[in-house]
Amino acid sequence: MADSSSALLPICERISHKSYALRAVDLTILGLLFSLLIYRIIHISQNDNIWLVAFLCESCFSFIWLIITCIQWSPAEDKPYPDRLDERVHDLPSVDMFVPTADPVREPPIIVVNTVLSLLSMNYPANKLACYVSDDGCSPLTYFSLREASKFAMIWVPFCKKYNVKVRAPFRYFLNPLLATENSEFSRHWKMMKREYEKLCRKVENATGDSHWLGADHDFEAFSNTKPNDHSTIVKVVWENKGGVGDEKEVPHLVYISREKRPNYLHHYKTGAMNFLLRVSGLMTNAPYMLTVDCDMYANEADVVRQAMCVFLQNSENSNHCAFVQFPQEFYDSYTKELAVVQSYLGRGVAGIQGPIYCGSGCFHTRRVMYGLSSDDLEDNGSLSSAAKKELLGEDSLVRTYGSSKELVKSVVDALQKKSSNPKNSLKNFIEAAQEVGHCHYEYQTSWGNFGWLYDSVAEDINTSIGIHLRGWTSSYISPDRPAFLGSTPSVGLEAIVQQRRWGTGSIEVLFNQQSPLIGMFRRKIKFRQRLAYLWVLMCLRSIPELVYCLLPAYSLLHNSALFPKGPCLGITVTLVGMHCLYSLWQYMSLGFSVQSWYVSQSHLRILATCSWLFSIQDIILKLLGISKVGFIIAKKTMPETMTTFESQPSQREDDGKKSDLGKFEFDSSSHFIPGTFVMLVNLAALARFFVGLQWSSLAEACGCILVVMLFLPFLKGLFEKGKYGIPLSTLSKAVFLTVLFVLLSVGK
Ligand SMILES: O=c1ccn([C@@H]2O[C@H](COP(=O)(O)OP(=O)(O)O[C@H]3O[C@H](CO)[C@@H](O)[C@H](O)[C@H]3O)[C@@H](O)[C@H]2O)c(=O)[nH]1
Ligand SMILES: [Mn+2]
Repeated sequence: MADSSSALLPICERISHKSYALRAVDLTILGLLFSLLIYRIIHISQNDNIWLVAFLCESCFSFIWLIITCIQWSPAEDKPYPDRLDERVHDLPSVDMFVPTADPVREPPIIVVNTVLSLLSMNYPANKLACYVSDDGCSPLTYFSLREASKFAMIWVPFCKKYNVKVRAPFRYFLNPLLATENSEFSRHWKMMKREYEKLCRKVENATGDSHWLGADHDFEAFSNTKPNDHSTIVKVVWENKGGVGDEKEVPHLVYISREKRPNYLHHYKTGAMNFLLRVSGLMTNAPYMLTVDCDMYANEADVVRQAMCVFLQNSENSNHCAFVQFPQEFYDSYTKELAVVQSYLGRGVAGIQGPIYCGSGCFHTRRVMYGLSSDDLEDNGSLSSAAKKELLGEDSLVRTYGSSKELVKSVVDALQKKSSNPKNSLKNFIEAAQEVGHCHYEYQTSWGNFGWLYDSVAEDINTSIGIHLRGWTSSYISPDRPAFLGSTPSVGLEAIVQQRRWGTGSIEVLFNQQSPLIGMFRRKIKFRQRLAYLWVLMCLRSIPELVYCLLPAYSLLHNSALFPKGPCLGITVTLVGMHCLYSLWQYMSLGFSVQSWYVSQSHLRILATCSWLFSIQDIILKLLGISKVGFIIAKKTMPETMTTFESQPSQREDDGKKSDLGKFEFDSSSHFIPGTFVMLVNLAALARFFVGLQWSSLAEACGCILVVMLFLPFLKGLFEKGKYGIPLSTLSKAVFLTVLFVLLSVGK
């Protein structure tokens, strides 16, 4: 009885988070913004330039809020039921898992090893999984670590499966002590595993910095005389799952690849690596679905592949056009929480339109879509339409599009036609073909980069995502209570600023290339609101109005002119600020974050706007002028020695950041910190003048200055701190110079 009814239950459901109350709040804020603009227009003749500048800035803010309101209008997400999967689907599809890494120093191999182990031990038939690691660092140490990891996997994977371990990244698993109550067989086993894991760590550590073992082992020959930016393709099958019996058959394939690099060739950073992964995996296993994770993003949930398959398999029944399934990006070492809030509100909002934006990691893609298919290339039953067959499968067109490798072309045809092309051929037989598709000229005169992962932006994720939605596909957002993937991210200070600068630059690049959401209004199959959602990437352009707006209250105090409305109409500004604060505070608290983390995030967002995204604009201008190119600076990854439990309880999420010392702001002498220091000093100068003159009519503007000082508090602290926590003298002197100039200009008029 239970069986027959559960057979009818869906394996995945769409959940709507529509809320009329939130819509009302969004609209009220929008209304207040428009009233302010109207007030400014009516009174423009009585006021001077500052009025006009404020009007322009507030127009930008209103436009951004309009976009936010559109995005948040009908939030939704998908809820999978992986427990029902086995009853409904007897032959689960294969999944290829991609892990790109690029630098053994900034991305310590033991972190990569943990990510790989968490993937190899996934709760999914081992013969249906294959893990490919792409190494842009061409590091023998990374290869060595993977080889050792594959040996450890022979005991780790069966252990995880036997005891149904939830977190399968050993570093994370062993942070929790063994409970005294646990049965003796398990605890014997546990202790043995811990010892073996520590041995693995020691081996990797000992190999770091000591290259003796290199010469001794024949297996490392390929790495001799190589440089990260100058070497031939290396493809190594670290472990091949040949079925068989016992524990060995429990460990999926593991393949190490490093594409050819030559100094004067454009290699497209991570995007190039992803396309190489796409080709090699196509040759070797050609799974219809692919998981991509950054090298530091371990799977925190053993069922994650099954969760994603619920969406794909459910959707294929309804002939729905889901191209990818994105899980939220969550971090074990993040001090600031804005990303979590953005994903929960804006992320779910976009998910309710055409589907979430691909964010580079924690995402399952469909191979056919990555090969460039459009949603209307398919018949209702999922097979290629005859027009598409004619267009895509002609021999000439195949070679022009996918390149000259015959094996690859054959695998692409199989993938497009949904044929499983996995003959019982050993992976090793494909090494030569894999090397061929790794040549740095392989993509020359092909369409790689116009499909697959798209080139011409360092934010390859947003870029690729737009490409997919433009071709009419939808996507799906799953955010289980227990974070599916957890990674490392720089939180505050220089590392975070540099990372955000790259994101900002990449997002603007997206607007300037072929896939731009701004062009082709009626030609493309993207929904209008989805297009608007992509305009949210303009967020980094808001750095200019934000910077200006942070200076306006100070200017008005120094220059003795009004910035805010007078009389009862000041109520518009006060209500607007108050309502926006309470609304965002509520968003943080509803996710279990504290008032303090709300405040830190608000401050961090303003600092990012002025110290990071401002430089993104500079990068773009230099790129457009042909003066410099945009590069990909890899974020530094850390693996904490001790961590508090990261469970699904929101209140426990909070502990994670607080216990560490990550919140302290670090400075250096780069120009990133000049704007922030300048804003701080200007506002302090204006407040000093206010308190000396004490003109009560400017009280609102003085409050504005105090608000800015509170938001830039790390800079105020930085004035008094020493060492890396203090603002360096060179930065300070430049900012002082600018401040003096600003004060003279404001007072002088
Ligand atoms: O030349 C490169 C540079 C980077 N990577 C890899 O790309 C991943 C992401 O790099 P990271 O430095 O961690 O960047 P983040 O800013 O943390 O990454 C976010 O932003 C990127 C776009 O800027 C996305 O690609 C990522 O998926 C997303 O998590 C890592 O696994 C790197 O090893 C390469 O493979 N080759
Ligand atoms: Mn990262």
